[in-house]
Amino acid sequence: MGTPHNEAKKGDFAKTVLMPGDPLRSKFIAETFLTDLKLVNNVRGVQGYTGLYKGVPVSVMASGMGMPSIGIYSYELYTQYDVENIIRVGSAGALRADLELGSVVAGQGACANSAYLEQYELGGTFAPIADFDLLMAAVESAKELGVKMPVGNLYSSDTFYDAAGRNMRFQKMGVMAVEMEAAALYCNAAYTGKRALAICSISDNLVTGEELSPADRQNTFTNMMKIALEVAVKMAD
Ligand SMILES: O=P(O)(O)O[C@H]1O[C@H](CO)[C@@H](O)[C@H]1O
Ligand SMILES: O=c1cc[nH]c(=O)[nH]1
Repeated sequence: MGTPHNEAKKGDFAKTVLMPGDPLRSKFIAETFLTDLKLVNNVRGVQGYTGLYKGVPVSVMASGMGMPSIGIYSYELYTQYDVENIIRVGSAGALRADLELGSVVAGQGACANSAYLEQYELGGTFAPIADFDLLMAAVESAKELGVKMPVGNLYSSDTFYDAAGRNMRFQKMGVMAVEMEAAALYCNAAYTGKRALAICSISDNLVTGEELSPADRQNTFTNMMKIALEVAVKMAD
């Protein structure tokens, strides 16, 4: 088997997949936290790994950037590889001054400006939300690890560069941070009857203007990674 974007065989992916946007963050997570590591996909350099974390099979594969990209990878994992849980471990731009660089937020919901949702022709506004069990497991894991993790709305934007100043309109609606994938992931989970959660580390703050380097975005978001891995363990029970 295989898809145009994934050369893994059935059974190569674990029940839970951590999904960063960045393929090198995926490699970092796999090499830092997993044992018995196997590279199961490398089509387009989008590394997918499966290994063990605390004895539990876990996979990590990058989504690439944006909703069309995560739309493809997550849909194929849910429908072709029997994956049950996808946890996005992303970076995001804070829309609140009090969110420090490197801090972690969980997306209870994901607003969007994207045409991605139009494919369902619902004739109304769909509210993309996280799976409650994954979210609760993440909240519990963050507490156990002593990591503060505000829970609330994300804004998934089709554009990184915000010509019309929409980010700040979403800020006015209490949205915590902007990123580019969570809403499509939540839609795919809803459409396929699977589970999804997006947790993000703050890579830049759009209010204060602070930002992290590309290397930091790749290698330093270990609190978020540990929370997601602990969720994978909880979901194995
Ligand atoms: O760091 P990742 O997970 O890729 O997430 C964020 O970073 C990218 C933009 O720089 C977008 O994919 C956005 O969602
Ligand atoms: O999508 C993103 C990610 C980080 N920072 C932003 O401004 N946008």
